[in-house]
Amino acid sequence: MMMQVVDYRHPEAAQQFVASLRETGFGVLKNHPIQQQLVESIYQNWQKFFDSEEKYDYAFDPKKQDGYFSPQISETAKGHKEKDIKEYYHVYPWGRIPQSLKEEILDYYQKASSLAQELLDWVEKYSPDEVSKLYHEPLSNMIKDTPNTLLRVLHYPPLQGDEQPGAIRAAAHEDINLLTILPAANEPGLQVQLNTGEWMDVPSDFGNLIINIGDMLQEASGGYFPSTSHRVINPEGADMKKSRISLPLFLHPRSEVVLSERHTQASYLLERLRELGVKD
Ligand SMILES: O=C(O)CCC(=O)C(=O)O
Ligand SMILES: [Fe+2]
Repeated sequence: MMMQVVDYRHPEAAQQFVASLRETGFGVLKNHPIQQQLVESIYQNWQKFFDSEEKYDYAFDPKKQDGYFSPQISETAKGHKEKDIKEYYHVYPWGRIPQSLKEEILDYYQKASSLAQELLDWVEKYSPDEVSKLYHEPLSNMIKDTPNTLLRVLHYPPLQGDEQPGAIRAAAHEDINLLTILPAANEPGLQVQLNTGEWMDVPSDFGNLIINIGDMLQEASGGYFPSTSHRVINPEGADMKKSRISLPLFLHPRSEVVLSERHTQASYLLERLRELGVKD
């Protein structure tokens, strides 16, 4: 099976994109409005930041969850023992951001968030009636003026050869949020699990935009849209010496948004962060 790359400018883009989300939990767009030049510049500037000591001045705040997460405290995926081989920075418009990186990263945050609103409208439009009636409010409305959407700048350092056996860049996991928007990273490695259990490479040509369903949209759609497992595998050979940078935007509804009979955004997030071991 191949994952279809949908042309954002195609007249049937919305329908094709939502069909892909339903089938695999992932949709991949080309010819989308996010400028590649902006993404590349962010990758370069944040690589320098991760290579510097400055990052230690921004150690993450356990209450607010903004700032720098070192490899020692970064996540252990649900059901896994080894920590992922990664460090990352959590960007929120209200949070701490190094001054020299601020304008550019917030520009990206705004642009990706507004594209996300459109993509949520696509999802809403092509949800069957019995699914749409489960949505407590229009999907794109759930993220309107939200302070919770998280932009994570991820750095997977070159492998040293002394990693814990079994540790990989990002162990298999599902995202917690509504929808994730991810420009193709500067190195390969992202894979999605099919319902047969097989792992498939996500088409990650530089310039593609990858979108996946998170648990909150799975919850809000009564399971119609699947939050599929994905992972980032380790590079081999000469690529082991290369860093990988990626930039997922995790769209989160406002805290009071009702996702289902069981959960609001806030109650769902708390449950999941505890499982990840990054919240008491
Ligand atoms: O780095 C990537 O390509 C994906 C990262 C990811 O899945 C995550 O941080 O949730
Ligand atoms: Fe993820």
